[in-house]
Amino acid sequence: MPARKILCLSLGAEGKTVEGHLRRAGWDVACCSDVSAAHSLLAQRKFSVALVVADAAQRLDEAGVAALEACVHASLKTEWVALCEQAVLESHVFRALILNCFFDYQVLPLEWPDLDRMIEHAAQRAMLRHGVADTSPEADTLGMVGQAGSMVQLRKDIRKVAGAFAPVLIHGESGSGKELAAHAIHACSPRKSGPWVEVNCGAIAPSLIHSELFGYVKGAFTGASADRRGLIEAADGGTIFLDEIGDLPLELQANLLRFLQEKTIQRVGAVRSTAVDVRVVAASHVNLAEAVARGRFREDLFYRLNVLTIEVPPLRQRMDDVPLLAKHFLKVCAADRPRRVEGFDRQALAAMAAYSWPGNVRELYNCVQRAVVMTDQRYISARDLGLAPADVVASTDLDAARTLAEREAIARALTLMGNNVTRAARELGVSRMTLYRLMDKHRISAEAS
Ligand SMILES: Nc1ncnc2c1ncn2[C@@H]1O[C@H](COP(=O)(O)OP(=O)(O)OP(=O)(O)O)[C@@H](O)[C@H]1O
Repeated sequence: MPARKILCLSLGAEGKTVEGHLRRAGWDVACCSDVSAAHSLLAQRKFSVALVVADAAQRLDEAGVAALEACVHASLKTEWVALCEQAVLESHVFRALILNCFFDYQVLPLEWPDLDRMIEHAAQRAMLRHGVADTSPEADTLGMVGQAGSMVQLRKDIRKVAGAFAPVLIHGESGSGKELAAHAIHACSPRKSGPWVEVNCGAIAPSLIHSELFGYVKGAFTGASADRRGLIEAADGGTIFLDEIGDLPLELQANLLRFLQEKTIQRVGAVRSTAVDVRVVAASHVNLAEAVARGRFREDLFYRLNVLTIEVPPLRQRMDDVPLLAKHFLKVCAADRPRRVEGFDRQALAAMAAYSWPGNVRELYNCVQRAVVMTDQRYISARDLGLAPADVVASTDLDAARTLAEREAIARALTLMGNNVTRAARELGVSRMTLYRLMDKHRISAEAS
């Protein structure tokens, strides 16, 4: 979860890649590239885990190792782990430090699930030994910012499904937070210390996806020079997240169904099956029931997956959360900027409230990220956000503001629903007759909204 804090001391070039992975895996990562910076970070904040990434490019000399040892001894509540190249381990002082003071280490290159498992164990151990649990307010929100009723319900649903083994199917528009919800399910589940493996089914070439998911044995095809486990096996003991499952080729859907029914997989070219203990969480932004109707998705797989379902609401249906999310993203994006950005000006807040966010939370995040870079002011403006100031409600007259917001909402709903009045009315939560009346009032026609 984003709220769990890890310190990453990166000695060499590998650190950036590792840092990126840790962030994607939901860790709140504080990075530094020298021991004294690590020392001051440890003095300021509590970390359950500290990871030293050491490749041969930047070896610590004896004094450096001694400084690192002092750092380890000064951080009693932190479990230390290392990720290092074999060459680094040739230094006997470094080796001794790892043996005497570190909880675990891995040798580069490694597979992400191995790193995830090591860090997860270290975090668990920190909690057992020192009681360093995450006590930040975000721990309660499962790392999902939002106080709208639908978000409160979503978090309740996540906690309920987390304890079960059946697959979970997450629906929601692109950018609404499906992946975040999927990770929250894993992090709340009894499998949380097992691996978390993400697969975007739409991003892997159809020719590769079979061997990527199921692995292969040596000689299975040209280029298969050694046995290789697939992503499902890599998730053994944990959770696999199959994003955009609607993009999975039909022939592979049959293999996936077999895996769900029998809990075994067969590597490409293998004679025998291997038992695996993996929970499946899948997501789709396309309506899978419609895909079944169009013959694009297997009905039997759909029913197998559709046991526990979670709906992540689009951002336009929880507009009260927009300022909260914007503030949260501002904090994240502005953290390492030299210049202080205090917040959003009134027009920016009004522009965000009037916009319908077709790209959902991701779009809001991107807007704030852009604004933090572009702004020259202490307060972000609508223009910094890339939202047209002309759209902004400048009036302080509440009635005028309401009328303008109503007109905006109707026009956007019609645009989003391709000028289909019935669907736009459903989207707005009013009857078709009411929408016709409102369109009349605002002089909006379905053709030219
Ligand atoms: N409630 C939330 N609180 C904080 N951040 C959020 C929230 N919802 C989404 N985000 C952030 O918004 C971005 C998009 O979310 P995510 O990747 O989970 O969406 P998605 O529905 O899986 O998108 P896609 O369909 O494109 O895969 C991420 O950076 C995520 O961390």
